[in-house]
Amino acid sequence: MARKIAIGGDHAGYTYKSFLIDQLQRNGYEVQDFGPGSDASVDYPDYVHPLASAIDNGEFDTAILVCGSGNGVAITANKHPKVRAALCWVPEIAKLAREHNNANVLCIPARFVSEEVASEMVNIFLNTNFEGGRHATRVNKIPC
Ligand SMILES: O=C(CO)[C@H](O)[C@H](O)[C@H](O)COP(=O)(O)O
Repeated sequence: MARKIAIGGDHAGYTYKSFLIDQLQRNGYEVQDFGPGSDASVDYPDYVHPLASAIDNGEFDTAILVCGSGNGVAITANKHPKVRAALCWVPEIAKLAREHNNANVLCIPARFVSEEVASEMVNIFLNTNFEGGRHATRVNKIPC
């Protein structure tokens, strides 16, 4: 069965979201696009909350969010209890977000990274396991 993944963002991330959907589907993922459907200006919370709620209710275990700086989607997504959204701008940070933080949402700053870096970060994020151990102790203390 194909691995499911959710993707969303805002107008500033629309172009990157589009090519990342193609990349994910070519790699055998079943992708649900939470929008937006164009690069017309929108408010990112309107698209992030439905995606993050789908993680909260167990519909998805992994997601990608793309906006201009990555901050808006990350701040919004992390309001949800089951979300651990990581803002990543270089591949090593995407790797550590999985290894050390067990991040389940990759937030990409489309206006600050190349398409190549975004593509590499997605591949690394989806193919890196959480290390557990001391990191699990810390991650388990995150919920307030
Ligand atoms: O929340 C953000 C800034 O940290 C996102 O990057 C948005 O994409 C950005 O604010 C959109 O800016 P715009 O001038 O309305 O295109």
